[in-house]
Amino acid sequence: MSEQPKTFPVSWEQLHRDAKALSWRLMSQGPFKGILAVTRGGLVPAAIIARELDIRLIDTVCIVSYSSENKQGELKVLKEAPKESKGWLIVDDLVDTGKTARAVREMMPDAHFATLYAKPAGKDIVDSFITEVSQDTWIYFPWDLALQTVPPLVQGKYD
Ligand SMILES: O=P(O)(O)OC[C@H]1O[C@H](OP(=O)(O)OP(=O)(O)O)[C@H](O)[C@@H]1O
Ligand code: HPA
Ligand SMILES: [Mg+2]
Repeated sequence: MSEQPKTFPVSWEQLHRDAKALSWRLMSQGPFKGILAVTRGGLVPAAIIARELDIRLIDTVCIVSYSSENKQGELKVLKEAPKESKGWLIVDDLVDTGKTARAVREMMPDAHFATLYAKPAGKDIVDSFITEVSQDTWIYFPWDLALQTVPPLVQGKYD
């Protein structure tokens, strides 16, 4: 995960649009008893989907997988998922290698697993997603981004 030549920056508008598109898709899979958000990335998509599907029962499974340098380490489960999984919807922002999703699936075998984005190595582990990106693409979420200036494509012609 250290070398990611391609990037896929996602704006707040795009994320909202994709979470709504996922909600449309999930309507035919429900109704769901509740949403299990995989922290922290699943929290924002879970809030949008909960609003669209009118779901008020929301729980979390708290997992740390990647360091601040975008390197994957041992999975640390800080809080387990609830025991019941039938009729529940699991929401995460993305599935990459599938390590996180596999661990959550083991805790919630009968739940429907949905993510906004998926990479090839993990996409078969989830039931629903909206956009696939290549394995060598790093997705940047809006909560990790800030507006900043960028140089023009051509610079220095009139200097
Ligand atoms: O398919 P994988 O290779 O396991 O990667 C996907 C997971 O990695 C990220 O979470 P991360 O552990 O970075 O924590 P965060 O959600 O708190 O940012 C992302 O939100 C997914 O949960
Ligand atoms: O592409 C990614 N973007 C952000 N977080 C991630 N965690 C695993 N893969 C990714
Ligand atoms: Mg996460």
